[in-house]
Amino acid sequence: MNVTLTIAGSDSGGGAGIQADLKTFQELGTFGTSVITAITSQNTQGVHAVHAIPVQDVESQLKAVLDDFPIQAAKTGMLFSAAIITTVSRLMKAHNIPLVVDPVMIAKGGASLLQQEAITAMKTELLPLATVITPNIPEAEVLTGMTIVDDATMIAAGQALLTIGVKVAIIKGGHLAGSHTARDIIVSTDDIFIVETPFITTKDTHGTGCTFSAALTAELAKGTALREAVTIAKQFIQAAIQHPLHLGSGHGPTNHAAYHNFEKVQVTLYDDL
Ligand SMILES: Nc1ncnc2c1ncn2[C@@H]1O[C@H](COP(=O)(O)OP(=O)(O)O)[C@@H](O)[C@H]1O
Ligand SMILES: Cc1ncc(COP(=O)(O)OP(=O)(O)O)c(N)n1
Repeated sequence: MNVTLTIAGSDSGGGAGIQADLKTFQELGTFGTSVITAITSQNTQGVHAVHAIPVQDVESQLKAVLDDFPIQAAKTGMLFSAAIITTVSRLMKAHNIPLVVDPVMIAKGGASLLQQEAITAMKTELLPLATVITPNIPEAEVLTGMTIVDDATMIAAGQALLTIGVKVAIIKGGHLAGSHTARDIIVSTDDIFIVETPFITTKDTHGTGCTFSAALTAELAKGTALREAVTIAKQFIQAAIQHPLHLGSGHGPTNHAAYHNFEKVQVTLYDDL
């Protein structure tokens, strides 16, 4: 059994955060472990409260898991503060575990999930340890200081992230205005490629970023090569959005069981760039 780890916040609504990650890890056949960084009181209508876990408790959870489990890949989600980022970075640095960083900053409803002063710690301490980073466009703009409007600027932002020490940058195009496709660009030192699916018009997209990065982490834990891992993660999230559960009155969760319960989704890959 391949073991995965998520270091993230709890979403009481179950669509994002730790809950989305563990469901995705399980669906993709890995054993999920977790370190909780914050508790959010959250439902499909938004984030009602955030309680950061004291940094010593984040540290003891992470030590407990790292000391006992053969973790094949880990991901980070909501890290909330500079102190939590510093602690997580210090402990992960001592282990050679493939790390997917989903640089969660703001929830769809607008609530802040990362303090402004934590961005420097993310860039200088955590990103140099990242095997893969998965920012959406607003997150990539904050991390690079660039304005992203098209493929060329998505690639330029990905390359800027490589200079910080990230090995692979996946710039997710789900937020690109006016787009009819959900087009994500993958940039590494020796490869650039695009994965694309039809953009689905729906309000049930709560936790898409968490679910996509967790699926990628599960595949990396199983030893799947990067292109195949990204393609499976894209199929997983597309199926989860395409077959909604219609829960709650706001932005509903995606369907984490859809990848296995419905026909495989077609992902278009472009690599002639
Ligand atoms: N409405 C949508 N239809 C299809 N794919 C989407 C949609 N929204 C997001 N995606 C895809 O879901 C994944 C997560 O992206 P995104 O929503 O940008 O993350 P985040 O939750 O971090 O903002 C990406 O592969 C993105 O292209
Ligand atoms: C606890 C927690 N972590 C992360 C998020 C953000 O999730 P994301 O996948 O970016 O989806 P949206 O919140 O933007 O729908 C969260 N909301 N809560």
